[in-house]
Amino acid sequence: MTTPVLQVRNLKRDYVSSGGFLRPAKMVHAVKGVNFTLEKGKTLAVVGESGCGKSTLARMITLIDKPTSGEILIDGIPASAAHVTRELRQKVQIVFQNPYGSLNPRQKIGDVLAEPLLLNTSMSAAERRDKAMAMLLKVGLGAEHFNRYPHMFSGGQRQRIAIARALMLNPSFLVLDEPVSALDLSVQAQILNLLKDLQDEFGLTYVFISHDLSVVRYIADEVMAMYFGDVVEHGSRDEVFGNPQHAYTRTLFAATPKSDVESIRARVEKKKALAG
Ligand SMILES: Nc1ncnc2c1ncn2[C@@H]1O[C@H](COP(=O)(O)OP(=O)(O)OP(=O)(O)O)[C@@H](O)[C@H]1O
Repeated sequence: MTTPVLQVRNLKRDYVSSGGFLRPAKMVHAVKGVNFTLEKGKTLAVVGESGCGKSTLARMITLIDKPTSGEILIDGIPASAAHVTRELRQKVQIVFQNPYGSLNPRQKIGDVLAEPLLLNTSMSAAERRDKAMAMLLKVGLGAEHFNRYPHMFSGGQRQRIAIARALMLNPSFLVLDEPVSALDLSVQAQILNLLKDLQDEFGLTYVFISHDLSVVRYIADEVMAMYFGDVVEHGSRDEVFGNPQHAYTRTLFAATPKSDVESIRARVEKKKALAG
């Protein structure tokens, strides 16, 4: 049996929120003991309302934030504070909703893509350039974009750049934190399509954080619903959408008309037909 890409065991994160005038500081249990295992090539969607702990979970599994307790294993390697090596960090990449903030406005896109190779590998300048160019083309941008600056791109193109940058060091998994929420609907479909194609080609594993259930239904293999820091439902997409068990999930899903799901599927199919 192959080792799962990601194993999360009883993961918890507490915050002490700062108090204010006549308001005492209080403890927030943002993530209350999450367990899951994710196999290579699969997409786990994490859904839930604002404040349920999705981003906190994302920050912990991308090793940005330390858990209060619990265990994370990446490719079977424990990622406890003492063991977070550079190699382990490279296995995990994150793509945010708005990548503009993380792109240096004075850096050309070719350099943005080559930088992780410069910092983490012994590749020559020519090898770095070739790999950056190949990735640029892989995410659907053109060679003419290589020497352009971030402000010269649309939101969808910037998200393609963020995805390309995240893939430069061949990560084990990508956390996609609301990656299409800020985009127009037709551009959303293109980016979802790209993510699926890249997953098929490279066997990528995704943790896809979203509050948009139509998107989740399109992209996910498994769905995990969070509610006030707890996992209240976890199963295959068809199980969870077809027969939600928890009252919260039933309410959440009832608020998403099926037409939304159908329309996103139709948009993706149309793009594919035009492209092919
Ligand atoms: N740095 C922090 N300090 C104190 N409390 C925090 C901190 N980060 C998150 N929280 C609290 O933890 C809880 C979970 O927040 P989190 O951002 O993970 O939720 P979320 O589901 O990602 O919400 P959103 O979709 O709005 O980002 C919230 O009550 C939030 O106020």
